[in-house]
Amino acid sequence: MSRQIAILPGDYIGPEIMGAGLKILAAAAKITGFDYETTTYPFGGSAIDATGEPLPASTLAGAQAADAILLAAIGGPKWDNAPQRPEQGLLAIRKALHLFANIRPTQVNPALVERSPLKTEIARDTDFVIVRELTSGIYFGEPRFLHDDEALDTMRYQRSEIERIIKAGFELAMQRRKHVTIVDKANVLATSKLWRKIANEIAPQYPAVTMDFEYVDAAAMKIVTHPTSFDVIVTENLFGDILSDEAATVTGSLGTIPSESRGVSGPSLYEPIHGSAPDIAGKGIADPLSMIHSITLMLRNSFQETATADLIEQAATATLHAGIMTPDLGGTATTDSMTDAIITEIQRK
Ligand SMILES: NC(=O)C1=CN([C@@H]2O[C@H](COP(=O)(O)OP(=O)(O)OC[C@H]3O[C@@H](n4cnc5c(N)ncnc54)[C@H](O)[C@@H]3O)[C@@H](O)[C@H]2O)C=CC1
Ligand SMILES: CC(C)CC(=O)C(=O)O
Ligand SMILES: [Mg+2]
Repeated sequence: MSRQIAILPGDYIGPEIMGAGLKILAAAAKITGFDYETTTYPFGGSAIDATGEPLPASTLAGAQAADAILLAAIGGPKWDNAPQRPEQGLLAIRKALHLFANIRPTQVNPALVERSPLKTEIARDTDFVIVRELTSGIYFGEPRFLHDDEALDTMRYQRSEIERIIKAGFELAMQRRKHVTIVDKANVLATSKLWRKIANEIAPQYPAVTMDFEYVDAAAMKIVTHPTSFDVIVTENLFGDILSDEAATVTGSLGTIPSESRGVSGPSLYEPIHGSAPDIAGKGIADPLSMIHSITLMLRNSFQETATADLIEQAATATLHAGIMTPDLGGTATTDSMTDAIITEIQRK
């Protein structure tokens, strides 16, 4: 049975890294026999150009009907003054598909340990996951106002939204080292106080899992000083957005980290955690690893397609070990030359 994958290439470097990722997937699938079909849809700024909307109804319908969704990245200065911004499309698809749990793994590839800003022994052992609440909080706040001299954003959380994301964090911890850190600002924010209350209610349902709390400012420091103290971090939308970009830097580059956004049912959406990188778009130097890892995360979690995921990951690691990497990691490879090198490794297996 052919797996249906909805492809949303997006803007700026989006189509560059999506193209690289799909070439690699095709090469690996040819060897393992993984059977899939892709359908490409306009999304973000390119969709605004084509249809006036960042999330056209046909794109949403196609994504909803797929077995999994692959997104590269959207947005950029071209649409800064557009009546609708590409980012509205991103928030809208997350909300429409109820993708409330955004899973962002932080691990240093064995071939990149020397390139991490962390001490080698800490880099080697760094392995944690940020579970970010994705469909509520301040990015979806109501009311909001913007007047000449005053602006207001609101952060609001309901019990049901907090319960399901904290449970998702505990479930993930059960498959890992069984430790959950709730990151909040409960010394100041009412929403954080509610998060703590609910976390304390849920924790006894998972007696094998230990839990602690960390204020977000201290957690930001610990991510770079003591990252090995974390296993699963569960946090709200804004904090998770910021902390995950910070966490990516300890792995060597923001251009390496994937994510999965999960709902209650229906397809998951897989995407790099970074944006459309307008500063390097068109130069052919975007790091394809974040997209490649988004694809392997999809293969593992949506399709249980371990053989294809392993083949791609082993080939990517071998390529990095050979010193072939893009400038964000200190190398001189282009997106294309790195992609070709990974495909050569895949075909060698
Ligand atoms: N999920 C999405 O589609 C997201 C979209 N955005 C949007 O992306 C646009 C640009 O945002 P920025 O703040 O510049 O953040 P960004 O994440 O696009 O870029 C930040 C820095 O990281 C570098 N970088 C990112 N990905 C890279 C890769 N694969 N290889 C090498 N270097 C890479 C960029 O060159 C830049 O220097 C904005 O419109 C923003 O709203 C931002 C985050 C997520
Ligand atoms: C529009 C933003 C919320 C996108 C972003 O920065 C992210 O999801 O990481
Ligand atoms: Mg972000």
